[in-house]
Amino acid sequence: MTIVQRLPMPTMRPALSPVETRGPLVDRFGRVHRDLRISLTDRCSLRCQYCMPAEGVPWLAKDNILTTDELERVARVAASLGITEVRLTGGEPLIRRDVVDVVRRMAAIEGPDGPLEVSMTTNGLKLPELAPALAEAGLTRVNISIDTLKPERFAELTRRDRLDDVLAGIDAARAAGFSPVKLNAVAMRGVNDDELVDLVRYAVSIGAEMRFIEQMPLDAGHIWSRVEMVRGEEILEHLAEAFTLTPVGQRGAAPAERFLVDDGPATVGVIASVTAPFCGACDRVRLTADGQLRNCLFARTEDDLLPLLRGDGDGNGIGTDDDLAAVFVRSIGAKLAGHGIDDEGFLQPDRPMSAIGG
Ligand SMILES: Nc1nc2c(ncn2[C@@H]2O[C@H](COP(=O)(O)OP(=O)(O)OP(=O)(O)O)[C@@H](O)[C@H]2O)c(=O)[nH]1
Ligand SMILES: C[S@@+](CC[C@H](N)C(=O)[O-])C[C@H]1O[C@@H](n2cnc3c(N)ncnc32)[C@H](O)[C@@H]1O
Ligand code: SF4
Ligand code: SF4
Repeated sequence: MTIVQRLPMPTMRPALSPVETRGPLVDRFGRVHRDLRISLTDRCSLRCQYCMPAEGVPWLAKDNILTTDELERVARVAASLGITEVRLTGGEPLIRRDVVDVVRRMAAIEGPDGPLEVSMTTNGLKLPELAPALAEAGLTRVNISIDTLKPERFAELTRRDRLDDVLAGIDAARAAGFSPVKLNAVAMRGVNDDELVDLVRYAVSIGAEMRFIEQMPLDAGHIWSRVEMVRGEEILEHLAEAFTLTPVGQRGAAPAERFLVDDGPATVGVIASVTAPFCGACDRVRLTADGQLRNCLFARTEDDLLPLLRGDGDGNGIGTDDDLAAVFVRSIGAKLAGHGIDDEGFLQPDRPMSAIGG
């Protein structure tokens, strides 16, 4: 069971503190945290096999989902602690009804280097409807998941017959001016590992960056297998049969190792979270849709912000911004060096990817 660290209930009323600098979020290993990944919902319009089971998903309690005011408050405190970028994810972030308002409010928050940069990872289904409004609200870039270009395969893999809608979403993202547009595919043996080259060709043809992701043990259905997973090395071997790949340096804290495709300018990325973890440069902290702060994708403990945000429901016991900041500092202070997938006794987090925020 996930150990939730509940805080003693503070007794102060909220102090509407102005944005102030509280200093950077540095962990015991010297990693400075600049990226807050916020899950807007655990719900989704697809049921990708590597992420969610077909049925019986234990949804988060609706009453516990953070309101937009609460999200804004937490992001403002995070910005005062050195966070410069907010990534909206889920579940599927675009099924949150007020997603455009969330983007607008996040993009208006002043961070240490100016307004927060707001990006999103999405399955793209609602982009034809929402892309222009999201761009106008301040969203700068999107990563869209597309694991296959074959409609039947897509329907089997995601359990929904919606490939055309994803393709329309990608077109809408480009038309709205998001830049760059990155495409994510989880490489799966016997499912889409014969399509990697085609996916790159499609991405190159539309000026997007294709990225292949190693499957991680975070699925609610527990189908992950170390033996079956397609390793980053294998992905590169497949691609090298069709393209000349030249490493692009300067990876920084990014999960993707990038390569020029032939002579460029197109690039392809490989996110080898399992076989070549990038934890040494990690700059990420996560907020779940129900207000739990997680210092790692694979964390087995969380810090509950809800008591500080809501008090007892009658306005008593709500924490100050300093109280919220103290939880961030404590969470990052307790962060482990890495995810430990290779350690004996590794335990998958109790929350599935869709409820953590991928
Ligand atoms: N292990 C690990 N995987 C991550 C982390 N952040 C994102 N990923 C995975 O990387 C894949 C792509 O995620 P995205 O949401 O597109 O994020 P990103 O690749 O960091 O995005 P960019 O900032 O555009 O490079 C997904 O499978 C994520 O679960 C992380 O901190 N640790
Ligand atoms: C959890 S999803 C949430 C955002 C959105 N619904 C989407 O699919 O892009 C974020 C990313 O995590 C990836 N993902 C989900 N489950 C994964 C797993 N078990 N291993 C690796 N990546 C995974 C998805 O492919 C997607 O690119
Ligand atoms: S990967 Fe994204 S689109 Fe697929 S089920 Fe998970 S949350 Fe939904
Ligand atoms: S697994 Fe944890 S420590 Fe490693 S990069 Fe991801 S969030 Fe950071």
